[in-house]
Amino acid sequence: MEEEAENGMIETWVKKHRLIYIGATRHPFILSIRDGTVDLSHFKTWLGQDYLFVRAFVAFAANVLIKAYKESGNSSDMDVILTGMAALNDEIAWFKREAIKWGVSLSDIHPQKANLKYCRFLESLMSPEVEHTVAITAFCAIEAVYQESFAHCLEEGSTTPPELQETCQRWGNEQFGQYCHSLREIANGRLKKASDDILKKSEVVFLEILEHEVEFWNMSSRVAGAKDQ
Ligand SMILES: Cc1ncc(CNC=O)c(N)n1
Repeated sequence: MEEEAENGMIETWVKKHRLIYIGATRHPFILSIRDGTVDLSHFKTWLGQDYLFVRAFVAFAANVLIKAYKESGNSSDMDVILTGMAALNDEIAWFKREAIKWGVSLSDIHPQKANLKYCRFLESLMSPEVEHTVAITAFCAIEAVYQESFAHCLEEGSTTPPELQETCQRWGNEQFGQYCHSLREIANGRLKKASDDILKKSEVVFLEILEHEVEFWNMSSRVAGAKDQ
């Protein structure tokens, strides 16, 4: 766990909703990557599903960028979001290479229920009625979950298999950590000035993201093509 002398709203919510936060960032799937016991068929399921998710996430990121442009009047916020979008561009190319490496055919993958639900949730956040503060809180939470999860697989004491280290580096590296930190500062800055109504909405969305992330990890242990409720 990081120790920073910060008391933003995001940190408050992470503490307040600690159990679900741990559920999302220390999921059994992540712990199995960290200790090398991961079932590679689960990893491949995750890879294919995450590729589909990331395509929806790019659209969401673009929407957050537009909201930043229209509402915040702060070009440095836009720069941070644009950095994230540039990383997503690399990421899509990486998914394609990684899929070939693992023999996963991306064109044959159908989104599983949890993935569809998560993507639909992102779409709902793209509505013009959703305030920028709410959207940037969601964006920050989505990125933070991957950053914290995969950074855990690179920490001292982890025994992540070499063939999975590149995946962990992708989201667990220092630079991605810095980017997540910047996103959190943007979110905290806006939340500090937000009305009670927007604060409440942002907290609900923050929790919903964590729930979707847990469901997304859970999906990795489901057999592709199996019916799920
Ligand atoms: C389900 C999920 N959540 C967060 C991320 C990380 N953001 C972009 O890559 C991701 N790839 N997938």
